[in-house]
Amino acid sequence: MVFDTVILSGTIVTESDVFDADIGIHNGKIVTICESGSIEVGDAKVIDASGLHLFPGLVDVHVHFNEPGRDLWEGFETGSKSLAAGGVTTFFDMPLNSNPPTTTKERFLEKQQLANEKSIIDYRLWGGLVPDNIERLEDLHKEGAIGFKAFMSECGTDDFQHADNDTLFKGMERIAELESILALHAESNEMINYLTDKAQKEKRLSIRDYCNSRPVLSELEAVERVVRYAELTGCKLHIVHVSSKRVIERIKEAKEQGIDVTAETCPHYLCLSIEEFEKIGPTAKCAPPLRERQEVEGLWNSLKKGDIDIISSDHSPSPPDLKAQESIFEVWGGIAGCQNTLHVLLTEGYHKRGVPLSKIAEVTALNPAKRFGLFPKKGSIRIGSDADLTLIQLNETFVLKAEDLKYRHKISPYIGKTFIGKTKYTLSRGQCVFEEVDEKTSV
Ligand SMILES: NC(=O)NC(NC(N)=O)C(=O)[O-]
Ligand SMILES: [Zn+2]
Ligand SMILES: [Zn+2]
Repeated sequence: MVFDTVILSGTIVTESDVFDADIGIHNGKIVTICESGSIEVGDAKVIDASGLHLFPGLVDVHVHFNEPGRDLWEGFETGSKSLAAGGVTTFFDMPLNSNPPTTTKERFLEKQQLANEKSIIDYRLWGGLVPDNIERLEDLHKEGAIGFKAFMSECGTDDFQHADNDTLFKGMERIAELESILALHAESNEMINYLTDKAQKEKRLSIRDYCNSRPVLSELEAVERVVRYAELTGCKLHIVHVSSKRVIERIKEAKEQGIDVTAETCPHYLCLSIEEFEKIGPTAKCAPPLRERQEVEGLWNSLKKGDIDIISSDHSPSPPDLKAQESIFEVWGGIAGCQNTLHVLLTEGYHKRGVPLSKIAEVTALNPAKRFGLFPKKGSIRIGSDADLTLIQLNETFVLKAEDLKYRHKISPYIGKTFIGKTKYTLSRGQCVFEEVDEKTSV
């Protein structure tokens, strides 16, 4: 067999197994997986993976790259390079924060063209569900939207309206007809608006006050409502950035009742608590907010039990000035973290809490690929799949420095954090999209 690239003597991580093997790649696909030392190298490019673990390229279903319109916040080029540096080979870009948002076919096509020109890895685009575009959903679906995204609460910009109950219900009916899926930012607008106003009027403006203004109960109430709508409409749901085990358990209950719903959480909810938020400051502001330490541990328990389907980054950066507002309530809500998803999971999950490597591959690659119809092309290391791979030195420690980040703005709550598990190479359809520069040899 002829190969373009061979990866020798690595340890392969799949959703079900960890084993040593050689891999042969041809035309961007994995064409051979065989016993280490048995592959015919021929003229192929060789990557020596001895001592390295090969994970399936991550599928990050939740990033905001903000192009067009707010490309000074991020952009497809810097965003996709950051992902490649973190082992992500496919991303789904959210319809909001780009301006205009992706709520019509024309805007979808415009964004697609930009992503095509600039992204160094594979991607798909979400369409938006907003109060005035139910008639547009079919066009977006036909153009290839991976699904639709709606906010149940205000999203922090004026150009993407949150979905009131009427929009949500009618939108879900339509999305069910299209056999697509709705991703939801599930927080109760009424609860958080009330609590936010009250805190601000009473001049309770600390980081903890901000967190208390968006309680777990507001997530629970929103999820409760929307799973009922799903029961009635038959719409498939994906609940994004769940911050608490209580919410995960409510979603699990809905699954047991036959509702087609999946739960996503993000590395920051598994790594940072309110105490860290207080130390780090506005960089760590997000919505729903970071929670108490016991909630962090609760999510790890949910993950170990198999109750969390997907881990994605919710990378939502902003320029520094929007993170430097006087009141925490005014600061941009969104964490820049997409370069470090796997690093967080390996450090906090595998090394500190004994989470199996296969579980990490499952929630970062297999499950997202399956949920959104990309499997078996994406999501797993197997013969016939795209050669989307990331090679990791599992025991190498590094401290994240601002200059390591490939984001437009070198801002992240993880700067200064010690990670165990370092990315050496990332391949997207067989092409090297990231290779670690050896600090000792570079000048
Ligand atoms: N406008 C945003 O990007 N918001 C995002 N912000 C967060 N999560 O703090 C989100 O996904 O909700
Ligand atoms: Zn959100
Ligand atoms: Zn988001």
